[in-house]
Amino acid sequence: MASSSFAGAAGSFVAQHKRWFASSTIPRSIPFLSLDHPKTLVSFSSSVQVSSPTVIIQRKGSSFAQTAAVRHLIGSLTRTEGLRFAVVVARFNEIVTKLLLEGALETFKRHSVREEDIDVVWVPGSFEIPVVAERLGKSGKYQAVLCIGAVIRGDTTHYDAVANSAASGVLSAGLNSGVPCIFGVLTCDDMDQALNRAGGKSGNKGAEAALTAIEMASLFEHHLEG
Ligand SMILES: Nc1c(NC[C@H](O)[C@H](O)[C@H](O)CO)[nH]c(=O)[nH]c1=O
Ligand SMILES: CC(=O)[C@@H](O)COP(=O)(O)O
Repeated sequence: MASSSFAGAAGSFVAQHKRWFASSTIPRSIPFLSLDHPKTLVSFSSSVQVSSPTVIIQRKGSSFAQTAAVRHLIGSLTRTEGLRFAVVVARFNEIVTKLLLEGALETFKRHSVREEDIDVVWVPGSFEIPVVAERLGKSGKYQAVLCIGAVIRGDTTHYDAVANSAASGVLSAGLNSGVPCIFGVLTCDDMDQALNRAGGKSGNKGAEAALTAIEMASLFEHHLEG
């Protein structure tokens, strides 16, 4: 049968490369695919020593083991020592933005970010956030820049100009400075929507954005060399 002869072939392949299949033992059977018979899913009948999840692949009568040694880089929410943050906050709709800021600062505190490692910069409106965010990013003093604002639709199309400019501007600030600039700017149709997202029934988007800032700061600081 395909599985026994193939398993024998794969077993001898693994035996020839024993030092490569070093440490752990995979389950007694691993699925692998005979590429010559795509509908044939064969199973390896004996356990082998492999260093990570492995797929045995057969093609044109030969067989080889493909080891999937995947590395996952993930920013930490607990390794915050020494990470410095700038927060750019718009004064426009301050009834909302101050709540977003409070949520962000509380989140930083709960994740052991020291107060002396946080600088808060106030700007008139969300349209002014990007230029300041880019300047702070390029200063080299911060591992992430958190941008907080509340753009609330009025009677004209001005909302679209401000909201779109803030979003594309914060994106550009991050790309141009090489420092994560986090978009914590609400874009809402009315004040109720905004307040619901500043500590109301929809949570606090400032707090959520602070978590993103911490993870991205850690990812860049601990895993992505400049
Ligand atoms: N309407 C909102 C504004 N408008 C002000 C602009 O952000 C900007 O300050 C002005 O156009 C001068 O450049 N800003 C907000 O943050 N939210 C709004 O709802
Ligand atoms: C987002 C805005 O700029 C908006 O609040 C301004 O209101 P309006 O469109 O009524 O002038």
